[in-house]
Amino acid sequence: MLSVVPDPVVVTVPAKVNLHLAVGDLRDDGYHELSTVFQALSLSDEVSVVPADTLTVQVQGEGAQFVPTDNRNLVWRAAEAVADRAGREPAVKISVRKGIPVAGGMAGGSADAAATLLALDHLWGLELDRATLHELAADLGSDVPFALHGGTAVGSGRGEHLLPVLARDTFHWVLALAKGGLSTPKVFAELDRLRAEGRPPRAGTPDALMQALAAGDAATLAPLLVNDLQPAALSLMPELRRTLRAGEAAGALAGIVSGSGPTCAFLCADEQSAIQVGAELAGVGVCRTVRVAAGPVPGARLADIEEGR
Ligand SMILES: C[C@](O)(CO)[C@H](O)COP(=O)(O)OP(=O)(O)OC[C@H]1O[C@@H](n2ccc(N)nc2=O)[C@H](O)[C@@H]1O
Ligand SMILES: Nc1ncnc2c1ncn2[C@@H]1O[C@H](COP(=O)(O)OP(=O)(O)OP(=O)(O)O)[C@@H](O)[C@H]1O
Repeated sequence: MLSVVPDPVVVTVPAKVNLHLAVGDLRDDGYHELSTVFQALSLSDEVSVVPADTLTVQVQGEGAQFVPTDNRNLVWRAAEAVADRAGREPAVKISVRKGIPVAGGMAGGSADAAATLLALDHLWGLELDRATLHELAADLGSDVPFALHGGTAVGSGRGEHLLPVLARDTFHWVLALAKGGLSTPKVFAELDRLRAEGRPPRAGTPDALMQALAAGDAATLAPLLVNDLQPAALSLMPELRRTLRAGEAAGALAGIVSGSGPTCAFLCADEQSAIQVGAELAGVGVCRTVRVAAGPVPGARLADIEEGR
């Protein structure tokens, strides 16, 4: 008898950068109140799911050796959450191809969790509505709802309440990937420590930044990029100061630590400039590797298998 191997469901999902990240005080639940503007970038992971006897996870690509393949992986927890909602066993093999740097402040694990929600919804024909997917996403992590959403959005609460933002045209970025990673909770804790000493300033409101986004004006946007976590990331990884200086010296309009870091994101005037800045930055040895990316791009979406492979 012929056994038919089903086609995998494949979802691609973008990385994010926080254009504005204002961190409020520590809440009783251990999270900080945030006011942030996310943008999804053209650096992506791919998650494939296929029916199997039991739940397994495999990871390949950029930094795969640092990613757990058991229930510490967010995709494992995402699969359990969808299966639980559907009243079935999470009997699937999940394959993750990483393009987003691991522990890089670009929400790679969150992206994979969002992709898994969408892939299993499709594989199992659940047709969960957006609100249900969003609720499952928020339970998995603060950045997971945005990975589903994509584009450019304002996030509040611990980052999970989203409102879309109008962004005209495409912005061009260079990403400097660092040699190591930074743990998100450690960076938040370092900010609390620095604040207890009374040092770092706090970001204001993102009103002017949203106007620059709506106008599609990179030169106006550049000086408005702000990240309250940057002093904490720099305190834990002082060498990032050199990376930031090198990107600006190479011709970027502005550089910022992405989220909890250590990836540094440089906004450039146009695509040509991004390619030049990327090439120059790669040559000066201040980071592990360099990527050129554009944003905004859509959130997690089913790959077009006919055309894509
Ligand atoms: C830094 C950002 O990437 C900015 O978008 C996010 O705030 C981090 O989101 P994430 O990685 O999805 O974080 P979660 O998995 O929800 O939380 C991990 C840990 O980060 C800290 N955390 C996270 C989000 C938040 N608003 N306040 C926090 O203090 C907490 O210690 C929490 O236990
Ligand atoms: N699917 C996954 N991909 C990457 N890391 C994962 C995944 N699942 C769990 N992890 C663990 O989570 C840690 C943080 O990884 P991740 O790449 O999500 O960091 P990040 O991009 O800094 O996150 P964020 O920007 O959301 O704070 C890793 O060190 C890894 O051990």
